[in-house]
Amino acid sequence: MDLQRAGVRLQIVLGHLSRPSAPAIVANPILGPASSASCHPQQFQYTLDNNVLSLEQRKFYEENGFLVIKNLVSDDDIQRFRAEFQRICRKEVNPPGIIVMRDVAIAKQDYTLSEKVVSKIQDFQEDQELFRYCTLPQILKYVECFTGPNIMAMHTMLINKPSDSGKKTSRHPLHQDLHYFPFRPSDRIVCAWTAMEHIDRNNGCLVVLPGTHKGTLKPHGYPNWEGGINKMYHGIQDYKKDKNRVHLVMKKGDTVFFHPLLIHGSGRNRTQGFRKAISCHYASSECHYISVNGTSQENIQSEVKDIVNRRFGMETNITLEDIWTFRGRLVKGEKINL
Ligand SMILES: CCCC(=O)SCCNC(=O)CCNC(=O)[C@H](O)C(C)(C)COP(=O)(O)OP(=O)(O)OC[C@H]1O[C@@H](n2cnc3c(N)ncnc32)[C@H](O)[C@@H]1OP(=O)(O)O
Ligand SMILES: Nc1ncnc2c1ncn2[C@@H]1O[C@H](COP(=O)(O)OP(=O)(O)OP(=O)(O)O)[C@@H](O)[C@H]1O
Ligand SMILES: O=C(O)CCC(=O)C(=O)O
Ligand SMILES: [Fe+2]
Ligand SMILES: [Mg+2]
Repeated sequence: MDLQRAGVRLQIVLGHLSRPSAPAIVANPILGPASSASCHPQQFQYTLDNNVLSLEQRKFYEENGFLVIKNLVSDDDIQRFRAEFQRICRKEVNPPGIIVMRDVAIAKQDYTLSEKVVSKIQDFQEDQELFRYCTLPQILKYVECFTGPNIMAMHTMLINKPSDSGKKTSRHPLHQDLHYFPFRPSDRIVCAWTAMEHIDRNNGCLVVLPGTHKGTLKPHGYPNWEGGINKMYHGIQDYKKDKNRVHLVMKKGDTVFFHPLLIHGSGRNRTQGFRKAISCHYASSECHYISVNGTSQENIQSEVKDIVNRRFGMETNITLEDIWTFRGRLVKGEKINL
């Protein structure tokens, strides 16, 4: 990546980090009451009042922690994201800050520049064409039901799940995305994940454990998988074959919105093709950063810091909050804390 430009940009961002510390949480229409028991009985915890979701959709998300909206992104837009992804893989464009990741099964092999060796790109917030996904009005309309009107795009990914080599490294272990995030409250964070083609169990669809968003953040670590595990693909540690797991079969353009505590993962890709999905994690700009020191998130914090230091070629004092400040972009409303 263009280290120099990314470095300059990071410096610019870090130069402006004179934010006041996170405010105390008080009653707030977006963040909810300070104590859920205090006010009138609150019917809904995970969704906000507006006219976008039907009562049935609202209840579904409240109960299950996810909601699939069919046919939300057009074929034309998906084609454009695909084309830009290919340009990034071929290094015809190189947006600052982007991470291009290969599957661990081929990480140490020689490779040519093509989409056939890339399993995921992350942090495409500086790529105008891909970032358009995060600003699509039909996506933001739904996002607002979970975050409220002040919306930050915090984390972006285009996942190109490769055909499994036989080592099962194309799987993504069951996890909660909140493990990666040093901001709260979790109910004002949501992921939008759009299928870029038909996705089912054959090519490794999303697998969700409905209702798990009502639980707490579990400790995560690397699963003991013989064939290898991708860098930072942490999983929950008390995995047992869960009878309640639901495989989300999705058509091209279908989009699932899900809570950051929802336990989810994806199976291996048994086809010869690459399974593509594009996603963005959004948060209310009223969320605040937390310190993860002394929590189960310390392990991912130190891995992220190691990678950043490696990229800059030196030890830095960069904090997790700085890294997230660097990634986040306001997409609607007003910038408040994040
Ligand atoms: C809601 C969020 C949920 C998530 O984000 S889950 C997944 C999070 N994933 C990430 O954040 C992406 C992490 N990946 C990365 O940062 C990079 O791809 C990574 C692993 C540092 C590789 O960076 P590159 O610039 O490609 O560096 P490189 O080719 O010189 O390799 C450096 C060392 O890393 C190894 N590597 C590359 N890809 C890997 C992989 N997929 N899994 C495990 N190890 C991998 C590579 O073998 C090399 O190791 P060594 O130093 O030679 O021993
Ligand atoms: N030890 C583990 N820890 C965490 N997650 C795991 C573990 N083993 C499997 N998983 C994950 O559980 C989810 C379901 O996997 P499972 O193998 O049961 O079904 P699948 O691979 O999606 O479909 P199929 O049954 O057709 O293989 C996937 O996300 C997989 O990555
Ligand atoms: O597309 C997938 O396989 C799921 C990826 C995922 O859950 C993640 O990267 O956090
Ligand atoms: Fe995830
Ligand atoms: Mg399986």
